[in-house]
Amino acid sequence: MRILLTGGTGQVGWELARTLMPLGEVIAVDRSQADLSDLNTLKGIVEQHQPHVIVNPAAYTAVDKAESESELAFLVNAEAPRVLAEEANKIGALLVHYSTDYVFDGSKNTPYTENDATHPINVYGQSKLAGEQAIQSAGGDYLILRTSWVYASRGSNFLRTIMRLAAEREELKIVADQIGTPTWARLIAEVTVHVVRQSVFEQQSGIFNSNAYHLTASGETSWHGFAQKIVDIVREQGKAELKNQVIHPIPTTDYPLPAKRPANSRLSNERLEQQFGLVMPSWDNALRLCMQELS
Ligand SMILES: NC(=O)C1=CN([C@@H]2O[C@H](COP(=O)(O)OP(=O)(O)OC[C@H]3O[C@@H](n4cnc5c(N)ncnc54)[C@H](OP(=O)(O)O)[C@@H]3O)[C@@H](O)[C@H]2O)C=CC1
Ligand SMILES: Cc1cn([C@H]2C[C@H](O)[C@@H](COP(=O)(O)OP(=O)(O)O[C@H]3O[C@@H](C)C(=O)[C@@H](O)[C@H]3O)O2)c(=O)[nH]c1=O
Ligand SMILES: [Mg+2]
Repeated sequence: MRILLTGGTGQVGWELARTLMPLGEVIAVDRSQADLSDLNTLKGIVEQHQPHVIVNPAAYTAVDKAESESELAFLVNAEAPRVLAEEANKIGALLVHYSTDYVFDGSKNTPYTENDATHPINVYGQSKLAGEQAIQSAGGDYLILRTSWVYASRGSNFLRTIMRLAAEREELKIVADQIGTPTWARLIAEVTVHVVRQSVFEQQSGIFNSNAYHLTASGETSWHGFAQKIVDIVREQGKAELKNQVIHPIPTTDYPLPAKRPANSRLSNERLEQQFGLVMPSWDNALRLCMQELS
């Protein structure tokens, strides 16, 4: 099996480049070979490699910057996935694509299911939703995996931001009225291997159904709870000189940013767990394992 992988320098892509290896030949293309905003080159890459599976974790993920760069955000998050889906359809390849909790407005009081109505409240979320819709319209086989609050021991993410800020300051102020589930990039990559393996088998058996799935760790917290847990684990691991940091809970209104964020980002994993026979681990157990590999 030949697997074309985009975005291998990103959090999820970096993990995928490793976890996908036992499934077959992984052809990882980075920005220098396949700039997602260059749609013709992207098309040519798929034609050249004729993959059986395309895995696309590359995305425009700068949530605040997207508010002023909406054209580029839509090009990378919606037009590039459209091209990948059209090319996948032509050659019968399976497209695995990632999306986000930010396709929802956060007004629901319980975790979102895949059947809930979308209503993004920022440009990034709008561009990711447009990407989902383009893939669904292309007519080929796809899996859309919506995840949330992704972190890893490398890359740019909330875990590393908090580690840095906590080392610099005695007090941090973190929003406590946005809830969701932090999800380790490695968990996303490991789950992807299971779903690709089963889906390719189903494709070959003629019983595959394209679908969207929510894929996060289990449990929930706020950004404040996430930050507090990071500092607690650092202390537990006795690694740094983090002793007296105070993490203050604040309302979103006290932390103004260009892009709005949903108040409720929780996603139900039930469909994923049922379809693929998986059980998602709790977010804090995964966080503890990830933090063991931070130097
Ligand atoms: N991060 C998060 O909190 C969440 C992410 N997601 C989704 O999960 C997926 C993976 O996200 P994550 O791994 O965190 O993303 P990262 O921001 O860590 O990585 C993004 C990747 O996309 C690549 N990329 C961006 N623009 C282009 C471009 N124009 N051409 C080629 N490559 C490009 C980057 O390349 P380069 O290194 O060259 O910049 C990088 O490899 C995405 O679909 C994202 O929308 C969903 C929910 C939460
Ligand atoms: C650094 C910092 C952030 N915050 C708040 C701002 C924001 O509401 C929240 C998280 O900040 P971030 O900028 O990391 O969040 P953000 O970039 O919005 O994270 C999102 O990224 C995209 C790609 C997704 O798909 C989402 O699932 C989600 O992970 O924490 C504070 O309150 N205090 C602070 O000191
Ligand atoms: Mg961010």
